[in-house]
Amino acid sequence: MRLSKLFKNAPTVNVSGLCFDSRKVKKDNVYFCLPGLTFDGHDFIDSAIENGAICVVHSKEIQHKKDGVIYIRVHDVNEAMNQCARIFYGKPSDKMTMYGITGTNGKSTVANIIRSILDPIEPCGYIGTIAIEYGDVKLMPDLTTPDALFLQSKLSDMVNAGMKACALEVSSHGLSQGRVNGINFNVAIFTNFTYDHLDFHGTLENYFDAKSILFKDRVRSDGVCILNKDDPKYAELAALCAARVVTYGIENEADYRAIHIQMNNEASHFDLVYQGKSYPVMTNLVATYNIYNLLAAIAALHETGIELEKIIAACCQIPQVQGRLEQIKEGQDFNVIVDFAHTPDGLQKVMEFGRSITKEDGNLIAVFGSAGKRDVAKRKVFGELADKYCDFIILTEDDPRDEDPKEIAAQIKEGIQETTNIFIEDRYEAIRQAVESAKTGDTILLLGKGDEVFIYRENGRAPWVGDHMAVRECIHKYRGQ
Ligand SMILES: CC(=O)N[C@H]1[C@@H](OP(=O)(O)OP(=O)(O)OC[C@H]2O[C@@H](n3ccc(=O)[nH]c3=O)[C@H](O)[C@@H]2O)O[C@H](CO)[C@@H](O)[C@@H]1O[C@H](C)C(=O)N[C@@H](C)C(=O)N[C@H](CCC(=O)O)C(=O)O
Ligand SMILES: Nc1ncnc2c1ncn2[C@@H]1O[C@H](COP(=O)(O)OP(=O)(O)OP(=O)(O)O)[C@@H](O)[C@H]1O
Repeated sequence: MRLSKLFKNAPTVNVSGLCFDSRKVKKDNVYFCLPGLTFDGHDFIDSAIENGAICVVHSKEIQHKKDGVIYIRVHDVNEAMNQCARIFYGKPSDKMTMYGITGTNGKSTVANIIRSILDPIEPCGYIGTIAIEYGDVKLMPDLTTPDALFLQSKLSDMVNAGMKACALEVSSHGLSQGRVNGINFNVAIFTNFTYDHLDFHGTLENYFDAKSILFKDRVRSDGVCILNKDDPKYAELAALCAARVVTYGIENEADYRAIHIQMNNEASHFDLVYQGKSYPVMTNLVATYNIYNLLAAIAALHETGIELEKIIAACCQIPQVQGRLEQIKEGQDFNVIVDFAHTPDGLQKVMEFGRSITKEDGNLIAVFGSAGKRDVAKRKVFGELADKYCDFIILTEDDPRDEDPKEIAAQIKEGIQETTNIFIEDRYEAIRQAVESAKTGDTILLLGKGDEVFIYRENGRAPWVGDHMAVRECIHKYRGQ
C-alpha cells in the first residue's frame, strides 16, 4: 500500500506492513514508536531502521534522522497506528456485523454463544480469550483483545474467508490502550461489572471508565447497546451510551427477561418475555449466570435481525464453552467441574452452583490458586469465599509467574478461618488428591485455568496437560473408572 493512503501529504512510497515492535520489523515496514508501560518505542528506532523500516511514526523530537527514512510526527502514535491499521487492512470491520462484548465475567461465554447460534445462519467469527476462530480456522491467541495491528489483520482474514459477522471480546486493557479504536461496533454488550484488574487500572472507577469506552465511543450511533438491567452499574452505563439501549435481566423488568427459571445440573428451562409475549426456552446451559449470558446473546442476535424463533430453537444445543463450567463425566459417582473462575464474583457464582449440585451430606472440594504478578488483593477474598462455600480446599499453583506459589497460597489462606485446607504446589498432584478424597455425591471444582494448556512459571510459559485431561486421567488411574 502507498504511504500516502495512510498519511495525507506523505510521499508515495510503498509500505509492506505496519509494526510496533522493532524486533519484528521487516523491510519497508512502517514502525510506530509506542509509549509502553516498561519501554518507550522511541528508544528502538535505530533497531527498527536496521531491520528495514522505511517510515517511523513518532511523537517525540528526533535528533538524528537517517537518510532514506521517512519520519512522520503525530500527536498520538497509538491512535495513528489504530487508524492506519484500519485503512491498511481495508476497513474489515465495516464489512461485518461487529458484536463487541465487555464486562468483568462472561465475555468468552457470550461471544461463543453468539457465534454458535449465528454461524449456521450467517458465517460468524470469534476473537477472544479462548481462540480466534472462523470457518475451520482456529488460532490460539496471546491476549483476549489483540493489539490493533493483529486484530485488524485477523478481521481482514475473516472477511476474506466469507465471514459476515464477528463476536469480539473487548477487555478493559484493550479499551484503555485503544486496541479497538479502528472498529465501529454494531452491537456493544455489557455482561456485568465487579472487582478485577485493579493492578492495571488502579481504582474501580478507572476500570469502569475503561469499560464504558465501548458504549460511549466505539458503538455506531445507529447501533445498539445491550445492557444487563440487574447489574448495579446499569443506570450509570445507560446514561453514557451513544446508541439505543436494549436491556436484559431476571430480577428487574427488562426488554428481554427470563422468568420461571428451572434448572438442574444438566439443563435449564425458562420463559423469555419479550414485548409482552412469553416464549419457552430450553437450554443445555446451567447456572443462573449463564442464563444472563444467554439472554445477552439472544438480545444481541435478535436486535440485529435474527428471528427469535430461530434463536430459541438453537438454545438447546449450545456447544460446551471449553473450560467454562465444563462437567467431566467419566462414570464417576461424584461431580467434577472445570471452570475458568478467576475473579471474586466468578468464584462465588461457581461455588454457589457447586453447592447446589452437591448432595446435602456431600462435600464441596475446591482446587485453585491465584495468578502471580496480578491483582494481589483478591487472594484473601478467594480464601473467604472458599471458606464460606467449601468443605475441603486444596490450594495449588495457578500461573505463579515469578512469585512463590506457597506465598500466594499463604495469602489466600488469610481468608480461610474454618475449612480444612492443604497446599499442594503441583497442580496435577492437587487434582489427584481431590479425586482420591471425593466420595459419592461430592463435587470437585477445578478453578482458574479453564481450558488452558499452559502454566506461566518463572521461566515463561510451560506446557500443562489441562485440568480436564488431568482429572480424567486421575479418575481412571485412582478411582478405577
Ligand atoms: C499491561 C499491558 O497491557 N501491556 C501491553 C503493552 O505492553 P507495554 O506497555 O509494557 O509495552 P513495553 O514492553 O513497555 O514496550 C513499549 C513499546 O516498545 C516496543 N519495543 C519494546 C522492546 C524492544 O526491543 N523493541 C520495541 O519496539 C514494544 O513493542 C512496544 O510497542 O503493550 C504491548 C504491545 O501492545 C502488549 O503486548 C502488552 O500486553 C501484555 C503482553 C499483557 O500481558 N497484557 C495483558 C495484561 C492484557 O492486555 N490483558 C487483557 C485482559 C485479559 C483479561 O480480561 O483477563 C487482554 O486483552 O488480554
Ligand atoms: N455472567 C457471569 N457472571 C458472573 N460470573 C460469570 C459469568 N459468566 C461467566 N462467569 C464466570 O467467569 C468465568 C470466566 O467466564 P468467561 O471466560 O466467559 O469470562 P470472560 O469475561 O471472558 O473472562 P476472560 O476474558 O478472563 O476469559 C467462568 O468460568 C465463570 O466462573
